Amino acid sequence: MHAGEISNLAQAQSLGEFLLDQDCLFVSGDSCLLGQGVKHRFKLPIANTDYLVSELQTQLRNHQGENDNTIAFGVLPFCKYEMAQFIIPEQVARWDKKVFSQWLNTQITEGSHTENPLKAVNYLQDRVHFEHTVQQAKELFDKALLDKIVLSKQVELEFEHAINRKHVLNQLLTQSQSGYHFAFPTESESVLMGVSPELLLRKEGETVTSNPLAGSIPRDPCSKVEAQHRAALFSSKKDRYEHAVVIDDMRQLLEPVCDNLAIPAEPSLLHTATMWHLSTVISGHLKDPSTHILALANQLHPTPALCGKPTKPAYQHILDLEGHGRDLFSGIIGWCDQQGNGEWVVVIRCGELKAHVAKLFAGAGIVAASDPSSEWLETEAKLKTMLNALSVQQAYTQFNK
Ligand SMILES: C=C(O[C@H]1C=CC=C(C(=O)O)[C@@H]1O)C(=O)O
Repeated sequence: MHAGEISNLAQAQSLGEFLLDQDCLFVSGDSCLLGQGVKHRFKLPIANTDYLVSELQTQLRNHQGENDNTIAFGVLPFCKYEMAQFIIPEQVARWDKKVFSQWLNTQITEGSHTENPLKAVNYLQDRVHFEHTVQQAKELFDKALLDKIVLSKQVELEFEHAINRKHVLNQLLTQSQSGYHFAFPTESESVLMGVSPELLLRKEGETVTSNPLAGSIPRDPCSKVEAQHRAALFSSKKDRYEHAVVIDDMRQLLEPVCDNLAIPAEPSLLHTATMWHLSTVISGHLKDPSTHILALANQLHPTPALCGKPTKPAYQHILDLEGHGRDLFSGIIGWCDQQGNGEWVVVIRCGELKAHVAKLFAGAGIVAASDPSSEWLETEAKLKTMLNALSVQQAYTQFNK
């Protein structure tokens, strides 16, 4: 399926450098898919899934390489009326993740990541705004108009000097051992970069796998407190409900297209470098193995882990309450090949990095039992993935004092 397997540094070094303004990266488990160079960049509407899939297939056919190993990397926005961005790279290879990290490391020259002070922090939705929207959402639950809604904030960090984006990616790979790291050069000359913990869908031949997360608590450096956090999350009725809403929605969509859909009766716990989540691994055998991954992923997206339940009214209330478009944040990012296989994760724990500005995103699932202040703190904890990678966690806290 892929042009090559890069398993040692000598092989890697013959491939030049990782160029963030044109290369695409998607990491999964111990390996990563790296697309180098842009053979073709295009956009597609996502409102009609059949159209999306058939146009994507046409583009892949039209830009096919020598083998049948052509793949497209892409990112679908949160909003169904906006356009997805795709890149078919000049060259694609599957890399050993460790080798990729070593290769990236060799490209970060000593002294190139000296201090880069934070000049300004600008909230698109500040604490007062966010907590007020949670309160407003609670009134919608009271009127039985919604079961769940995901409310988010965006924050822009302005830096004194240009951000060393390669260094930030390197930090993400070092600081977060698990999760799906990604980097995608957007059409607006920014790089969308992060490490998502949440697999929306993987398709390998006849098998599909998903790992929805919902229900969260921050990690703690003290092992005693950490154990209390885990136990509290696992037994929290509020978080269990938040999680169940997502699982029910996914079951409804996947059951008709799968034989033997396996969904554990209760969630397990999954951790990232900064958070604990309730997690459920779902797997199924496709009734029609030729089903394209995006035919399913675009129907699942946005799940109630990013939007709410029922989906349409939740979506409408998000637009009204947040007051800013999410663009690519809380969309989905991944890749697919000509056979319709691929892997797509949700666009969270990430940032859009421009020369001097990093725009970050964090959201939280809100249900009737939510407390506005705790939900705000949850979004602050979720920002840490990127704040740590940008080395500004402390400076950011100072700004908020
Ligand atoms: C919206 C985010 O997280 C989602 C994914 C996992 C857990 C979530 C939660 O517990 O609220 C959110 O649904 C985010 O990280 O910005």
